[in-house]
Amino acid sequence: MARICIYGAGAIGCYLGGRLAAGGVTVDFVGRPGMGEELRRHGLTPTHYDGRDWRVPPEAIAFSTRPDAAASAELILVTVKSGATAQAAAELAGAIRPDAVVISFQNGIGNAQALRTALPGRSVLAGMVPFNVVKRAPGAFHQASEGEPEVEDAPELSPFLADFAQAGFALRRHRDMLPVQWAKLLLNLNNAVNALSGLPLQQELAQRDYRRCLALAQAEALAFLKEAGLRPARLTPLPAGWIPALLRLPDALFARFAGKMLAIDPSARSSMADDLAAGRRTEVDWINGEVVRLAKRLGRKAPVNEHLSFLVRQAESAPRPWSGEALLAQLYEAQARRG
Ligand SMILES: NC(=O)C1=CN([C@@H]2O[C@H](COP(=O)(O)OP(=O)(O)OC[C@H]3O[C@@H](n4cnc5c(N)ncnc54)[C@H](OP(=O)(O)O)[C@@H]3O)[C@@H](O)[C@H]2O)C=CC1
Ligand SMILES: CC(C)(CO)C(=O)C(=O)O
Repeated sequence: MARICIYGAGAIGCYLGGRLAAGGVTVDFVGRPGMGEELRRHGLTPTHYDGRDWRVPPEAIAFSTRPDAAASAELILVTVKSGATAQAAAELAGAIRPDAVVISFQNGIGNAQALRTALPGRSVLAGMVPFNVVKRAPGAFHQASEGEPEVEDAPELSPFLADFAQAGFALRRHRDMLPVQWAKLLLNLNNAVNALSGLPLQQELAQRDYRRCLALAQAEALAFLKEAGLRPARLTPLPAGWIPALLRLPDALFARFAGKMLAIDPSARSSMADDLAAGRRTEVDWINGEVVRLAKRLGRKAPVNEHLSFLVRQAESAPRPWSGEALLAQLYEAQARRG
């Protein structure tokens, strides 16, 4: 079994690391003092919506707040938010083995590249977590929606496949992660809408006006992806290009044809909503901001994603819930101003 380090023990890190540790892998967690205290008192209890659960008692958890705890790891899973990648990369550069393999299990497009730049000579692979993790209680991290971790395929990954398999993960491997990352980013455009709504995902997505906001953001991004020759991978039963039309359906039809999108733990919120609730800086610049940058490279503007970014940044200092109707009106206005 390999020695794996979780760099950034939060929702995703504790869930992935908890399952790997329960599967018998030696896991070193690196995170903040508060999480260290929580795991020392409560241990880790990862659970899955299909009813499976795992347990890692406090005495079996190796937790540190110091980067040098990553020094012996053969594989490092980076699970910090995008705004913390540069700092984490600088810390890892001074700590890890020259032959260590690094996987970025983060949203957005550029995190793996940022790690590669800061870790020359190291093998850095892009990863993607398609499911939502809800913290239900101290040390209790729940996989609230479906999917398995996805990762860039490379020969350096081979020594670790058995560890993931033993933990019950059916890792999905891809030669090219860019289409997967863009497809995930299209889904993550809902993070801003969800965070601004102040509602759990299930309640937000059940309302047509919020879905229309998401449809506007996705349609804008899809047009630029097409122009740039980037074809998003298919992560959902329908191709990415069909989802805006599905989102615009009236509530009853949406529930009938897209029931799967609503089949999510009633308490689950997007990771951006978690950030707003905790008063942390969000990843909006790495999600909607990525669409704005793509548009700029094409000599165009992305008013919907630009305005969503503006509203989320505003909410970072002065949170307020937006109704679907009011948010939609804002996005139409932003489009009209730029039209
Ligand atoms: N939560 C979810 O359901 C999903 C999240 N994702 C993606 O996964 C990634 C991780 O998200 P999530 O788990 O929610 O994030 P969290 O904020 O829950 O966890 C990250 C943790 O890492 C800590 N951290 C940051 N920098 C360092 C550092 N240098 N050393 C040690 N600890 C550090 C953070 O502390 P602090 O806050 O104090 O900086 C925080 O406790 C993001 O890119 C997110 O978009 C993807 C799918 C679903
Ligand atoms: C799984 C999903 C799409 C849930 O909203 C997510 O990636 C996030 O919250 O950041």
